[in-house]
Amino acid sequence: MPLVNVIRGDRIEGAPINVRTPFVRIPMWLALSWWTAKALGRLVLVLVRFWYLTAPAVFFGWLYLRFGWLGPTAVVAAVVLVSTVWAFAHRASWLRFGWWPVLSRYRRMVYRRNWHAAMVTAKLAVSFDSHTVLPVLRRVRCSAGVDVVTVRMVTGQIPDDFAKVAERLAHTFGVRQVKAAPGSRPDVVLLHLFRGDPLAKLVRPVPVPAVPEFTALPVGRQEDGDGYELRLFGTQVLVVGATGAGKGSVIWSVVRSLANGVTSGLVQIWGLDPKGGMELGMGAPMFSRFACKDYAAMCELIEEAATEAKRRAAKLYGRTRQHTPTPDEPLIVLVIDELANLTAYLTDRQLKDRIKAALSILLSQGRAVGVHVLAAIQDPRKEVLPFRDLFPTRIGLRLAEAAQVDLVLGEGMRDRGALCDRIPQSLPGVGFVVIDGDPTPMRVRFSYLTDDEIRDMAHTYGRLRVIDGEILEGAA
Ligand SMILES: Nc1ncnc2c1ncn2[C@@H]1O[C@H](COP(=O)(O)OP(=O)(O)OP(=O)(O)O)[C@@H](O)[C@H]1O
Repeated sequence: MPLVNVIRGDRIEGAPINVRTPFVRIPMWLALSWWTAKALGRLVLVLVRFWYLTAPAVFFGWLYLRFGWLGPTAVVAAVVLVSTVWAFAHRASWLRFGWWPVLSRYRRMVYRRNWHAAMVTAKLAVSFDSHTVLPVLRRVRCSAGVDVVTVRMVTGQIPDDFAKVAERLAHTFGVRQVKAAPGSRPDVVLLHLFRGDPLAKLVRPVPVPAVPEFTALPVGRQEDGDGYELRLFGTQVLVVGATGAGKGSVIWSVVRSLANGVTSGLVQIWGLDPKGGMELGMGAPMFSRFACKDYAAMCELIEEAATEAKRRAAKLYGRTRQHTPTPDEPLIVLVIDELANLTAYLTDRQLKDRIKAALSILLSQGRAVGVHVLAAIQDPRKEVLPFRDLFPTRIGLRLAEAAQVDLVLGEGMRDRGALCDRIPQSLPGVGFVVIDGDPTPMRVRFSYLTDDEIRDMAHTYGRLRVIDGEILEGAA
């Protein structure tokens, strides 16, 4: 048996009612003095502990006694006036140093009140040495729409324990979603409690960047309010979503972010729309090459891209590990809407095998040599898309089943908060992505371009194009 038991966390003592006190006869005056001293001691403790309430109360009490109602009223009016002027004069510093700290302290009290019950019902309270030990609520930091709660875990707990019960915690604390992320120290977990939803409103497209930044294409908004930037360099991108989930908005947001590159010749976008041009046809001039009716033409496009990837790889062999796009050797992006039509539903077996062979070469060799694929698909199963794992970047929009989430985003991502199957139909364009260096998935919404905006973009930035083998020029 160990000499001393050591465990982190708040120990919950047994209820005092269970303690059998010895029966001692004492005089009444002694008992009364003891109770009075104890009550006074407790009062002082409470006054000191809740100084942020008691200090203003004492101050206002003194003002009232000294000046009557005028005293407290004048101070409150002065505080409100200074605060309002500050808020209007410099909102950022008012929020940072005034509003958020006050709100954080208030919310900490609210969370503390429910903490014990929340930890026990979420099974995060640990029973140790016949005592209950709770994770310690350390700090609360509020910002627009999200409260970050710093929690010191009980010995033996890991952030995933909190991630697994995130939904339960969200309901307990009455917030929209809870995400658990590792903190700055191994014994700390950060709980992000999301209140409002910055993604509830439609996201307008940002202005077209003058020169596309291939490592950070602005394509939407993150749920923490920041812009979401997609990395294209060195990767291949797969977008998975049920019908009507907004796969089109991902495609058009990416195309828009590359538009100036199309005009300058630094980027070539090749469009493949096996659904007969319904989705991509509107912006056809954005595509240097475009195929929408003839499957053989689509196959040839993919084979041509694969050949180009192999040629560039051979040329760059031993010289560099990442190709730099130039107008002579531009970045090629193959945009494929509904990839399953080419890899699973195509009846011509020979053509299907040729497409699969070219695609697997393209996906494995293209990303380092500036030949990229942005493909959309509804069904992420291996039978439909055998080379799903060759797409390092995967975006999960609304999905039909919970089981599909981990197929798309990776093992354990649904437990960590990627609830793609719970995205309502009323929020098309919303999805989850895994951002470099962050083990928890990020909820994002892609910007939405109307049909007219797509046509305008094509008119402004589009160039010479080859459509199903025919060479055409001009606007859509
Ligand atoms: N980012 C977005 N913001 C707001 N509304 C959107 C967004 N994306 C799509 N929508 C709306 O949802 C509808 C369906 O979108 P979209 O056609 O892109 O879905 P999809 O996933 O491509 O569906 P399908 O597979 O059936 O083609 C659009 O007509 C549009 O009204």
